[in-house]
Amino acid sequence: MPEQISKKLGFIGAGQMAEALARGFIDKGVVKADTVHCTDPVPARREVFERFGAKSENSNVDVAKNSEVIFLAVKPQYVATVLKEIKQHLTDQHIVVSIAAGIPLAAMKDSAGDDKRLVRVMPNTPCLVGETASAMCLGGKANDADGDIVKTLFNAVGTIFKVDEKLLSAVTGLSGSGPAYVFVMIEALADGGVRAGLPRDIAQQLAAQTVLGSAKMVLDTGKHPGALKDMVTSPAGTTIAGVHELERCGARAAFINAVLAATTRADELSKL
Ligand SMILES: NC(=O)C1=CN([C@@H]2O[C@H](COP(=O)(O)OP(=O)(O)OC[C@H]3O[C@@H](n4cnc5c(N)ncnc54)[C@H](OP(=O)(O)O)[C@@H]3O)[C@@H](O)[C@H]2O)C=CC1
Ligand SMILES: O=C(O)[C@@H]1CCC=N1
Repeated sequence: MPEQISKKLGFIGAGQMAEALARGFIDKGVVKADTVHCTDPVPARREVFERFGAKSENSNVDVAKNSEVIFLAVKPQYVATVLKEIKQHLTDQHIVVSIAAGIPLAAMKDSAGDDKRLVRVMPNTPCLVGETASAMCLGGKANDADGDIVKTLFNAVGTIFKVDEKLLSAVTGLSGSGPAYVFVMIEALADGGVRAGLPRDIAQQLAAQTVLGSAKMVLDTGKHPGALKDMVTSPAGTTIAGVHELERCGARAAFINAVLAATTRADELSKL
């Protein structure tokens, strides 16, 4: 059973990532549903939160007034506006956690004032199933105890690393956006299975379970992925024929380029 935190959580923006976080925290028991508050201009999004027991508020200011840890879960270009809107209602008790890609702590400080406890986190959607890979950094007047609260929340739904802020765009390019690359890969593997004659549902389950099991082997054994690949690859066998085709198509370069493209885009978002 994870440690519980007694802080009220607020979500400004109740979109996809806010939902994954809120549901993940509640499902893991780290917070109670009725201590979670949200706002969103879209009624359907507020209703999603209400259905799992959270409270929706009429304004961003009301979320600030009713919560102690405030997640800014709006698109990056709205972070400054939202911070200016709630600034007067932020006390020295509030921890403001931005999950927006690309928006630096310095920009948050400009909008919220330099006396605020600010945190940046780059989460990813698998927090919904307790398997996030996230990273965080502290800014403004945030202290180690604030960092511990954020760590407690995220460790309940996976793993969180503390990094220098300058690495957060790279984290965004790898693990923030990464689930999408893996979903594309699972879909493509399943397509391959279907092309080879498997029924779609079996192909999809085999593909997903293969990714899950392989990831678990990397984490549990601590072995280099190349060594684990070699264990699958019999001389003149089937696997090396498949690996050869991946190399011929530039699959490695494609993954590296995907991470770099998303990292570059995260840096661009800071300049919008
Ligand atoms: N999705 C992901 O996997 C990840 C996302 N993030 C970050 O999370 C943030 C949200 O992303 P995501 O959940 O995908 O986006 P969504 O568009 O799903 O959610 C954002 C929500 O905020 C609402 N919103 C817009 N303006 C305001 C406002 N002024 N006050 C309150 N709510 C507002 C939006 O409404 P409307 O649609 O009307 O604009 C929308 O419902 C982004 O900054 C992104 O960089 C970080 C890591 C992973
Ligand atoms: O696509 C995006 O911009 C967000 C940030 C990381 C994942 N999703």
